[in-house]
Amino acid sequence: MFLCAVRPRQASLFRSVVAAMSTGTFVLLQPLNYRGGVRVEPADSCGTEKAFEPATGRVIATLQCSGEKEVDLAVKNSMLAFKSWSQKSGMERAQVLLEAARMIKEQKDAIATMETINNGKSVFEARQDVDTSWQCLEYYAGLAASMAGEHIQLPGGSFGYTRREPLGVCVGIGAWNYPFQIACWKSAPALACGNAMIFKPSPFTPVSALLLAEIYTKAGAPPGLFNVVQGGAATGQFLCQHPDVAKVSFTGSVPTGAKIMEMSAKGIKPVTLELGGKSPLIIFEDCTLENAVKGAMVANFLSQGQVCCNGTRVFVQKTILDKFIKEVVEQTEKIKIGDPLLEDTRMGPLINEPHLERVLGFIKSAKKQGATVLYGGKPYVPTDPKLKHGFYMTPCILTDCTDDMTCVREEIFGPVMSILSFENEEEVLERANDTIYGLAAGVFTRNIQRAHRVAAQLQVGTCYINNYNVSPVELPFGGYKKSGFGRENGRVTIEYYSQLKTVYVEMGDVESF
Ligand SMILES: NC(=O)c1ccc[n+]([C@@H]2O[C@H](COP(=O)([O-])OP(=O)(O)OC[C@H]3O[C@@H](n4cnc5c(N)ncnc54)[C@H](O)[C@@H]3O)[C@@H](O)[C@H]2O)c1
Ligand SMILES: O=CCc1c[nH]cn1
Repeated sequence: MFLCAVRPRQASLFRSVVAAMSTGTFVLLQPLNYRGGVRVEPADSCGTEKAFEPATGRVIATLQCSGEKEVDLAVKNSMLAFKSWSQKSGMERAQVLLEAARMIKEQKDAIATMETINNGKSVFEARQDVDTSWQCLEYYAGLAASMAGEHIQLPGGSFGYTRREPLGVCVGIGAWNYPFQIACWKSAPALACGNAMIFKPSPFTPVSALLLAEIYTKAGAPPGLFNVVQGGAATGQFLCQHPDVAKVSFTGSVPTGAKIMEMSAKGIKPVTLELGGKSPLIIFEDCTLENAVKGAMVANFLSQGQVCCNGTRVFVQKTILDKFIKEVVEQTEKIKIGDPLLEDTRMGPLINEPHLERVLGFIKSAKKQGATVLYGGKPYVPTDPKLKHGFYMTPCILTDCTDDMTCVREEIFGPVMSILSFENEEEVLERANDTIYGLAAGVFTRNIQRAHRVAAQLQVGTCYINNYNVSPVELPFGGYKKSGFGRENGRVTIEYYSQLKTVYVEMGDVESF
């Protein structure tokens, strides 16, 4: 068993060691909090959590959940960093972000390996996540220098101008499905705007945010600009309730999002909520079937189906239903499940055992409610003996689904595709929009007018035409309805991490009473 006890100064060793690691060998012995530019043990704790390697079911770290005192120290430390960072020019901030992006690119394999060990997604996918991570830093570096206000001429030569200013210490709270990428998608725009950030990863995936913290420090960020506190709900609450926290950006479930909003409301803090979904994917008879099938698979089986915007309600026009089903089953059978660190694996384990049980429970209830399990949906034990305690299942295709079934209404967050059929555009739009969620949707058709007409009527934050689950950092991402509000990525996110000051300049005399 390899014990990876790497000190901050040994980053290059870490890189070569982690990149060369195989499943079943990693144990983390270092402190998992990051404050003032170094890894630290928390000053106090409100319990412990275990982090697993989902591929083997092994515990790789036991983390101390940060208590109120540690959260306060992290906030004070970040406030100090904010003082100097917020005074820097956009170009100066950009230089740090660009250097951090360069280092992420350079360490891509090591970061992806770590992500795979802790999250279970295939290393093939994890590398793509790392790409959209450094791209995000580069994108906001590019915007940092061009952030500017307006000059407004007023009567009598007086004038006004606006300044786009940072908010202060922002908190980022992440989900476990894209641990490194979420940390980047939150911190890059926050830092570009001149804020400091304290990031709390999910206790299931505590590891990779530390790599980002070390990279920011090495890239020249002042100590405390990006701190990491570990913990679960209680630690998250201390962060949201801290009076010196200016904003909370949250990625996670709808019920937790509601609690975050409530806590933030008490402190009049702005929030960004990136929440769950039950997104529709509409496949018309005039689509290119091969692309639609590939799209449906990407929309359901990426990251073992643990993707917020997955298109899990697959509406297929009746005339092509049989052809579509035959093809999608054939392609799904070919997905290679197993050790996520192997190059040809495309589906790894789910995040943990309770979650696997929960997903299998949804399939059981779907059967009870009348759905047919056409393929998969069973626990899976890979042949490699070291993987026998991992959290694997076969991807599942459900047919004979109806709109009122639990598998069609609720977010499963696992590899379960529910196929529904429809007759016409008007009908499918009404059914697609009949949900509390509004994160994403997809439409496959070769009719350009229909594609845009449908996109305009879907009540969602992102609509994919003739593809699915593509997330270029230039495009804003976020939800409608209960899937949240605020956006990540794109130019607009600058507005969610800054505030506008108006300055009035009098060029004449003051008129009094
Ligand atoms: N819209 C998006 O961009 C997006 C991206 C990824 C995941 N998600 C959603 O996230 C969910 C899965 O992630 P999860 O299981 O980690 O979600 P979760 O809501 O259980 O936890 C998310 C984070 O919130 C923290 N937390 C839990 N209770 C808290 C509280 N009371 N106060 C403060 N923090 C608290 C957790 O420790 C974790 O860090 C799914 O619903 C998925 O759709 C959304
Ligand atoms: O899981 C939902 C999509 C996503 C990826 N990274 C952040 N959000």
